[in-house]
Parts: sequence; structure tokens; C-alpha cells
Amino acid sequence: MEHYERIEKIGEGASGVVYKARDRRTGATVAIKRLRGGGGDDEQLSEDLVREARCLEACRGHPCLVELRAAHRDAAAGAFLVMDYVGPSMAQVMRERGAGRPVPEAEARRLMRQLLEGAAAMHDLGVLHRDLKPDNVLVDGHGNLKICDFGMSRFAAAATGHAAPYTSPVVTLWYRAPELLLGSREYDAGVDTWALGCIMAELLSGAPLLPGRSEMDQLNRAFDTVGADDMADWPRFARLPRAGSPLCRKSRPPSRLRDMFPALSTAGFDVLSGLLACRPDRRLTAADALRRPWFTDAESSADQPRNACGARLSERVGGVAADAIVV
Ligand SMILES: Nc1ncnc2c1ncn2[C@@H]1O[C@H](COP(=O)(O)OP(=O)(O)OP(=O)(O)O)[C@@H](O)[C@H]1O
Repeated sequence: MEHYERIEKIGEGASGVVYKARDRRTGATVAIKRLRGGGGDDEQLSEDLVREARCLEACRGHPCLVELRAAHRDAAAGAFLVMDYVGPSMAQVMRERGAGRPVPEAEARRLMRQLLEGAAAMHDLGVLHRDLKPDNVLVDGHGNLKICDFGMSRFAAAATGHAAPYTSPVVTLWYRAPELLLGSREYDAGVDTWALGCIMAELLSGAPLLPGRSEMDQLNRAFDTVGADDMADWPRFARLPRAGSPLCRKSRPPSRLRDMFPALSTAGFDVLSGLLACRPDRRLTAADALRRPWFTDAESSADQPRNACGARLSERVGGVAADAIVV
């Protein structure tokens, strides 16, 4: 910890405190996430740190994912992760814009392209983020986005050879996919793409799409908004712990998403409704979403990244040598 001079606290969440700091050796501004508790003997904490660090480490080098510089664990300072400092968060930017002020469609497309590029890269590496929301998206000085907070992330069963079940619940309530609300413990990257659909809707309307007050209220809002007709036909539906809930039997009108976004282009709505498909097997993957006309037609070429955000994983950002990962 002696290498870092603390500047200010920038965030505090379930798993720890995040500080803005200066690396005394390089002068670089970094973000230090110090995990709650010690670091020495706490086994759960150590496991959490290792999991977060491993996921971040796997994702290093992608311009749309926050860059891990180092992970440390020692008796005196406890456990902490050092990342590139990027800010403010998308949530802060949207709060400052003021509630109900939508982002124009072309700008929403530019931002969604970056989030989907980051998600597609993560998913390709077998990493599920499991807590995508505007607070966990950082906006850099060029207006480009980086996904952060891998505190809930884990490698997918397919990537490790270890079978699900995974933990449930994951993902902050307003961004939580229907299958999670129904108690699924065998979910996949669709939980992240649903959250990205919620973020897209929030960009386009200037307000959270599904601000539920409880898990059941959240599920009810999701079904009322995107329709739930086909959910019961999903082959895995019957095995979901909450499949018998009265909410699943209630008859509902079809999706009202189109009426909520009347000005959105057909191509834009194709992506929005694809990300927010209630049935996980009908939901767009991040990679598929990027192949839809909204992103591939000639008009969208004007919103290419403002810096290197289209770069592939193997290309390192800025050429800064990262510290050794010491976990
Ligand atoms: N690399 C970073 N640069 C700048 N700010 C960051 C960085 N990483 C995290 N933050 C800010 O700090 C906040 C809290 O960090 P993080 O989400 O990783 O902690 P957490 O304990 O897991 O929080 P939560 O419980 O809310 O998910 C983030 O929402 C973000 O605004």
C-alpha cells in the first residue's frame, strides 16, 4: 500500500471501499478497491478477491473493460485491487443530465456498441459479470465506456468444467433478468444481456425501465413490460423454483415495449426487444446484437469509437506495463 497515495474515497459498496489514489512510482491515477475485512485469514474474503481478480485479469487489455493493474493481499493492508482510474460513472453522468432527459438514438447506439463489445469479449472468455448497471459503467474523458466492478463476476460453468448451480440472487434488482427472479441457478450470459437491455432503455428514456421495489414487484413489472406469453414454453421453465408463482399464471397483454419507445428506429427496437426477450434462449447474445442492422448498416458507421474502443483483446491499451498480479 506504501506505493499509493490516497486522494479520496470514490465509492463504497457491499464488498469494499474504492479510493482514487496516485501511484507514487509512476504518477498514474489509479482506483484502489479495498475489500472489506482483513485479507490474511478470512477464507471467504480471499476467495472473493481471487475470483474478482481472476475475472479482471482474464479481461485485461480490452478498451471497454476496466484495466486491472495489480492485486495484493497482505496482513497489514488487507486485500486490495489496483485498477486504472476512470470516471465518473454512467449513473453519475445520467443523474447530472437530469431525470427524464433521454440520450439521442445515435449516441445511445455508440454507447451500446461499446457495452456490447465489452460484454461479448467477457462472455467469449467465459466470464459472467452478473452486476451490470449504470453505477458499474465508467465514462472516460473521451466519452467512452468501461465496465467495472467484477465483484459479482465468475467464470461460467462451461469455461471451468465445473457445473452450475450458481449463486442466486445476483444482479442489482432493477437490472435482474426474469429467470433470476424466478430463482434459476443455471443461468448463462443472458443475465448480462438482459441488464444491458435495461441500460439501453434507460439511456433512451432517461429513467430506469423497471424500478421494482421487491423481487415479486420486479418480476411483475418485467412481465407487464415485455410480455410473458412464451416464458411458460421455455423447456427449463417448469424446473424454476418460482414457476408455480401466481405471477406466472396471470394472463397479460403482449409486450408494450414498442409503445414505450415510439420514436426508436425499427433497427434500434430490434436490438432493444432482442436484449429484453423474456425467454433466455430467445434473448440476443452480446455478439449477436452487434451483428444486427442497428450496428452494421451504413448510417451507424458514423458512431465508431472515439479512441481505440474497437480494438481486440490482444491489443493492450496505452502500452502501460501492469504490475505483477500477486494474488
Ligand atoms: N476503476 C475505477 N475507476 C473509477 N471509479 C471506480 C472504479 N472502480 C469502481 N469505481 C467506482 O466505485 C464504485 C464502487 O465500486 P465497486 O462497484 O467495484 O464496489 P462494490 O463494493 O462491489 O460496490 P457495489 O456493492 O455497489 O457493487 C463503482 O460503482 C464506481 O462508481
